[in-house]
Amino acid sequence: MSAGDWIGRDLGERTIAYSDRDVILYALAVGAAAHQLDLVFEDRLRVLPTFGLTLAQWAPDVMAEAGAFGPQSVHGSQNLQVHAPLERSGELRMRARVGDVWDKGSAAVYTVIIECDAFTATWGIFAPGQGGFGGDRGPSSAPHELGAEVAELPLQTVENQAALYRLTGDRHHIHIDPDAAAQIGQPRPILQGLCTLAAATLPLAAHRGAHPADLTSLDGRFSGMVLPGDMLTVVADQEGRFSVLRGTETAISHGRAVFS
Ligand SMILES: C/C=C/C(=O)SCCNC(=O)CCNC(=O)[C@H](O)C(C)(C)COP(=O)(O)OP(=O)(O)OC[C@H]1O[C@@H](n2cnc3c(N)ncnc32)[C@H](O)[C@@H]1OP(=O)(O)O
Repeated sequence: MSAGDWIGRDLGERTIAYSDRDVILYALAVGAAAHQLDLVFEDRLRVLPTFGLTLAQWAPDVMAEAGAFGPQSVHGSQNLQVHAPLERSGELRMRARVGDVWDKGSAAVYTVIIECDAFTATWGIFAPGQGGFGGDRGPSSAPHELGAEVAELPLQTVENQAALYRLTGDRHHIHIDPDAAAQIGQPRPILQGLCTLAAATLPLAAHRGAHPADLTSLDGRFSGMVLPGDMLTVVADQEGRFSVLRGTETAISHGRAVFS
């Protein structure tokens, strides 16, 4: 089956239940501090909208289990459009489908779209070696030109962050098993792209004078690996565009975060 055969496929529906414990664990895993009581204390809890992405992880996993992606495939990009706040606990009924599959020649880029009342989320999965199936190349977008006035926001990741974040739903072995990390050429287990992206929304919200739970729209392209413990810098402009840097290398490009 070629990558192009996945275009438009229905991935079905799933209802996932969650508790306030899941919401708090998620907030801690993406870097919320103990004093941010409305992210970590059930009596005041507000839900980070990116928590919905952990609930939607089943959809790209369904494709992976069906053998759609090769072992070198990585999470390439993420979009999240928030429609309504998530409840502190409850269940979410989601429907998923494959959108476009772009043919980049040496790679395929799959888009996986998950919809529910609370959000629409679109995964981009970059699959080396699966291009060349005669499909459309798709859009080619250069990284954002940030505006003239930029802020440099420190983002410290911690050594056990990938191990903690995986308990929120992403149990891929490259985030915990040194042998699996070595197979993709990494010196040790890597941080989940969605963990880095969600972590960036905390300093971005602070910079905008917003609450992180008031995120309405998020975009990012995973351009380079992050290792747990890395010191990162979020470079953000006044329009919500941002990049995440790891030293001189870009970890997330094409970033945009909008808060209400
Ligand atoms: C299961 C869970 C896994 C994870 O969570 S892994 C952690 C998060 N992910 C990562 O850390 C990935 C880090 N990024 C990378 O390693 C690389 O970055 C990529 C392998 C994704 C791509 O690098 P390269 O092979 O050098 O691609 P190119 O030559 O820059 O671009 C080839 C074409 O592909 C498009 N493209 C590149 N990156 C992405 C992307 N991330 N999402 C969608 N499209 C992408 C470009 O635009 C271009 O296409 P055009 O020539 O038509 O312009």
